[in-house]
Amino acid sequence: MQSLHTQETDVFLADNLANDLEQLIEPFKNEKIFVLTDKNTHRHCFPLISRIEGISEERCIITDPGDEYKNTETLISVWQKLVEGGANRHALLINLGGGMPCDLGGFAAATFKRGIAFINIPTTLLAQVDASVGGKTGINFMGYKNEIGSFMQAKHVLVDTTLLKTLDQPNLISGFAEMIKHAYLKNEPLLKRTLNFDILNPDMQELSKLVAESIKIKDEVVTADPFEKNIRKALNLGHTIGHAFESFALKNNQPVLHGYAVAWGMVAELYLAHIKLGFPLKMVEELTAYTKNIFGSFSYTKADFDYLYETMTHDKKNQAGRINFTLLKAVGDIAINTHCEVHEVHEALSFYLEN
Ligand SMILES: NC(=O)c1ccc[n+]([C@@H]2O[C@H](COP(=O)([O-])OP(=O)(O)OC[C@H]3O[C@@H](n4cnc5c(N)ncnc54)[C@H](O)[C@@H]3O)[C@@H](O)[C@H]2O)c1
Ligand SMILES: O=C(O)C(=O)C[C@@H](O)[C@H](O)[C@H](O)COP(=O)(O)O
Ligand SMILES: [Zn+2]
Repeated sequence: MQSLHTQETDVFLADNLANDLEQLIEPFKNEKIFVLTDKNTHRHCFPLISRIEGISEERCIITDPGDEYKNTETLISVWQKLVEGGANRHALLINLGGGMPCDLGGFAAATFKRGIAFINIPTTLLAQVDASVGGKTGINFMGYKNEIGSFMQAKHVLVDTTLLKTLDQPNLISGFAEMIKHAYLKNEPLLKRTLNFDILNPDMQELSKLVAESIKIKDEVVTADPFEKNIRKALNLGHTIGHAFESFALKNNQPVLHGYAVAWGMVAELYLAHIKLGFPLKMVEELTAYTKNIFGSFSYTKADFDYLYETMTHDKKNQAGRINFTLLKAVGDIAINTHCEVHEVHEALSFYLEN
């Protein structure tokens, strides 16, 4: 397996998932090992690791799939299974799934007996390039995204892009949104390559290369600022408005995939970047057309602006009663902590609606 190891994260690209995992769990051979999956990843992915010594069906913790279940009830059920299974402080939790099991399992591990080790094996594109890396763990609460959580680094992250074979197209596209976000943070050549990549008919070899580059971008930022005091806020591009869209959709019992919300949020936020910082309008229009084509459109009306804005007042980047955005002056030229007034946010929401 190839290591992308840096100071903060310990990410490996798998050559052979079962063999590589066997090596990584060697130090836990005398401890109890639990595997957290959702129902889909239990069916599609667990069989690939089920025969490894120390891993057993009886120590599987299986949740319902989807972000609606990244909540307190599911979290309690994970803690319960750990207690019932006799987990002690030296137990290991393997999160085998997308961002939902990685976030939830990471938080369960961070809090169980004040912290047990966990390994992430991300099974969605989104989790491979983003959610499994960097130590943000948590759950949604009272309608707000990741309202409860902690920073706790996985012991290791083991990425195997062959796991994506069973992933459906909407979830593949969803993960691609975070790769587009990373490309906007990096530079124009990568952005061009990413937007030109045919995610609807993906060449998996080429995608694997882009995945490795995308992980490195996230890893560099996290290593520079693991606790999001500063530059890590860059990784939140598209999320202030994107999370508000996600919460709004969840409230209306019509949940949307996280990456879709981020893509729509990036359109509105890059428009904000245009009016605040002179980000080129032509590039905002390009992303608008691209997003409409790949992700479709998010629907709301002017009557929803107050709800959306109120949700943004819960964003974790806010300080001193001000909503702070991560915006761009140009591709790769990042402006964190950019305060925007309510009328500017409304203008961005209107731009999205009208385009
Ligand atoms: N911690 C972070 O840094 C971070 C970063 C980005 C996103 N997130 C969070 O991640 C979550 C979204 O993650 P996600 O998009 O991976 O969602 P997810 O984990 O809900 O997975 C999406 C769907 O794909 C299914 N699935 C997963 N792997 C599969 C496979 N290999 N084959 C077939 N089906 C499979 C799942 O069962 C689920 O139905 C959100 O909660 C978001 O807030 C966290
Ligand atoms: O790792 C980070 O930092 C990110 O912001 C990555 C985001 O893609 C991710 O959605 C994260 O969960 C958002 O966190 P939050 O702090 O805005 O809830
Ligand atoms: Zn995200």
